[in-house]
Amino acid sequence: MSDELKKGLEGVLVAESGLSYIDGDEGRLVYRGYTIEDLARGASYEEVLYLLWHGELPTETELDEFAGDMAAERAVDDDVIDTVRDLAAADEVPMAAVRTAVSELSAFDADADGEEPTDREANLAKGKRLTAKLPTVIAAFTRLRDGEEPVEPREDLSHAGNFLYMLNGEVPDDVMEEVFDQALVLHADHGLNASTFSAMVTSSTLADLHSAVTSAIGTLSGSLHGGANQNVMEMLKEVDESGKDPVQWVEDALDNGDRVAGFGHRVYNVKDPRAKILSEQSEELGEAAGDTKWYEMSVAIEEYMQEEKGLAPNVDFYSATTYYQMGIPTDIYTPIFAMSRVGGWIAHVLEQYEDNRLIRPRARYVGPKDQTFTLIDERE
Ligand SMILES: CC(=O)SCCNC(=O)CCNC(=O)[C@H](O)C(C)(C)COP(=O)(O)OP(=O)(O)OC[C@H]1O[C@@H](n2cnc3c(N)ncnc32)[C@H](O)[C@@H]1OP(=O)(O)O
Ligand SMILES: O=C([O-])CC(=O)C(=O)O
Repeated sequence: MSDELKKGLEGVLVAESGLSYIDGDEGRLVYRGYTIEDLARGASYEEVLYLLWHGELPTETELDEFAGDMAAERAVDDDVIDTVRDLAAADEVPMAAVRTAVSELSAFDADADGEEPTDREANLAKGKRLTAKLPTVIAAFTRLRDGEEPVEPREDLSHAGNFLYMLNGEVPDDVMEEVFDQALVLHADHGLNASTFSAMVTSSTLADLHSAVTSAIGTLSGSLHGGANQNVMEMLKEVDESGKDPVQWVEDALDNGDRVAGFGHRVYNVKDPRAKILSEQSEELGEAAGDTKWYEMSVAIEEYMQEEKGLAPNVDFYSATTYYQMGIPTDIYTPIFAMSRVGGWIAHVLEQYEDNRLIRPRARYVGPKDQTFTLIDERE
């Protein structure tokens, strides 16, 4: 047994996975052998899900069946919508509302009571339902807390297109649908990131898929992980409102000891390849709207952070302005991350069940070992 301490499990190998490969020095990301650039350009989110869960790209017939099955599962039981309604009325934060609703979804899942939590076929069925229903929950919550009724899902739209439709009540144009679909592809998987690892730890106890996904949602919500995309946009809005030069604003924040959301990464030492693609999207959306203010502000901050701190943007930095320019409310950026990453969580849980071993590391004990116990009425 090694006594070497690896805080934050940095660099520690704990599993073998065939899902995603990351080269942090080259800025390279690959899902099952395909580069993120090729997938973002050529594959839909549904295709990427199929790839992650089944190990190979689908044929057209396989994709039609897979995407059709998922689209048929978009509706959410009225009881869950009632919960979402109550959470919206109580002004619950979106990630907490999503976590609660996803946990409740298991009560209405035909396969959730199975005796065998590791059953691959049952988990694929549950996975499709969870992935199909998550956007419905997020869109319903967003509309309800804004005083509007939920919009029923449509089966004839893509996963990305249907979400934007349920959010806005209008079928999105092709550009918006494509940009959003690409964002879903980019966020779908990323090795043993904290939320994925959380899902793996939960499933390693032979807990069920809904429990694993619920754990992962909680883990994604933090500001060091998925929560950063919302913080990026809030920071940019603050910079804008301050009237200060963005570089000066960031310099002041760093002098204050603050972290700049959207920069740094545990694995990448260079610019995240997804940030490159999203920065192009952000720029193009700005140009199309005739206002590149957000993009320019982001570039100025990126250049400063790189030069002064040697820190490059991660996936959250440019997704923020991409979503903002699509008119998506800032506080649902992290739920949208969950809506994509759920595909990766499920894929890793399937892998974990295939070759399970309970995940249970150790801590070095640094407390006392020989205390003398006294009864409560004798304690001072
Ligand atoms: C989808 C995702 O989860 S991507 C990450 C999203 N999170 C964020 O964007 C939040 C901001 N970023 C961070 O806090 C970090 O970069 C993390 C948590 C992502 C990675 O952190 P770690 O691998 O643990 O690196 P660590 O925290 O040790 O940072 C190394 C050094 O860089 C500094 N640093 C890292 N990120 C930042 C940042 N965003 N702003 C300012 N300084 C930073 C740290 O202060 C530290 O400096 P020090 O050695 O002088 O103390
Ligand atoms: O991999 C990580 O540590 C963070 C993450 O989820 C991502 O970058 O997509």
